[in-house]
Amino acid sequence: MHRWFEETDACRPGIISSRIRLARNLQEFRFPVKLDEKESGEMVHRLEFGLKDLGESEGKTFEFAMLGDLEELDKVALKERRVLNSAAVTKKYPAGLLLSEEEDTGIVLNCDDHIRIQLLGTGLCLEELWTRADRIDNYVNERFPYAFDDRYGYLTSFPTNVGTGLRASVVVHLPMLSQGRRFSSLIGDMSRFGAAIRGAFGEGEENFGSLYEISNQKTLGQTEREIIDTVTKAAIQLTNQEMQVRKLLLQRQKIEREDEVYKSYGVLKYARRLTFRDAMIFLSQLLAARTDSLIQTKEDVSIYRLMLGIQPANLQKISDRPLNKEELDVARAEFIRRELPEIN
Ligand SMILES: Nc1ncnc2c1ncn2[C@@H]1O[C@H](COP(=O)(O)OP(=O)(O)OP(=O)(O)O)[C@@H](O)[C@H]1O
Repeated sequence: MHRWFEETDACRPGIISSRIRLARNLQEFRFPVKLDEKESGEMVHRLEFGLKDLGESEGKTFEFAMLGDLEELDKVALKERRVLNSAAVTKKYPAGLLLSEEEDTGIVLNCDDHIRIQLLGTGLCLEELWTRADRIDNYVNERFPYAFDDRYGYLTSFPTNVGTGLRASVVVHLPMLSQGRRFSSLIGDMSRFGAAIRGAFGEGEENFGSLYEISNQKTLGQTEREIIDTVTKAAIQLTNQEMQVRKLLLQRQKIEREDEVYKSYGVLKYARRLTFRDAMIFLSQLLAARTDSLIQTKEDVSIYRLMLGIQPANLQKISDRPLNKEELDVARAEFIRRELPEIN
């Protein structure tokens, strides 16, 4: 069974993946921060039992786990693969995770909110993810009444999620645009438009790989459709601008770009040690060059999958033992050598 990020989607250049997240809380219980250990356990088990047929209804296989029963390394690896957030990794009281085997559909129980439904997919697919999230939301709500206010909408632990409780986001690849002087003013334009942008692997200079998450700033006073529309338009606008800049540069500096990417490929394919920073920079160059038809691999490969796979906890999962920094660099180079196909 393929996990969602193992699929490649080259339909729209520069758009890597989409995410829909719904925050919901039950009428019957206080918000998670107010629940004691016993109440937390009771709520999570009721949800686990009440949602046990979700897989059948969705035509998917789900597995349930109490977060407290998972190894620390597994939780961090799930965070690196975008399934859990930091709050879920460090949660002390009973909390649960219902996760599909493709890891594209997850429901986190009793972390930031009682229920967080998350759907992930490759490329630009917010509409499709929203349809599925809405269906799952109805399934849950038929069994558990939500905390809902006629005036404000869904009530959530953080005021920033009140209303629709919806966060829609798209990961885009902006290696050229993000280096330009106008990038900060572009971010300002996005914000006026209602979209926020942040590094997908870190902030500012530390965001190696030039992947950015674009998401809605507001959850209140807009319909779900409007939110999805805003984020979709922002993602298309930014990636179109990126492609224009790249096209211009390619006309002037084709040989320089080719030289750069073939060298990067050589390092990725043959290096014996790779830091996270270097690997992300070279993978980013490869991603851009493949989109621009400067290089072709013999088999299709999801470069985003490689980016997720070279993070520390995921590398340690493959090695099946704890690794220090030097060993991680060796394991990273080994992983990329193995997974990166030959070029034509
Ligand atoms: N479009 C996307 N594709 C893949 N991963 C994404 C996308 N958008 C966000 N993510 C990742 O999903 C994870 C959860 O996002 P984030 O940290 O924003 O969650 P959060 O703290 O629960 O907040 P929220 O759910 O309000 O966004 C993060 O690792 C983030 O990088």
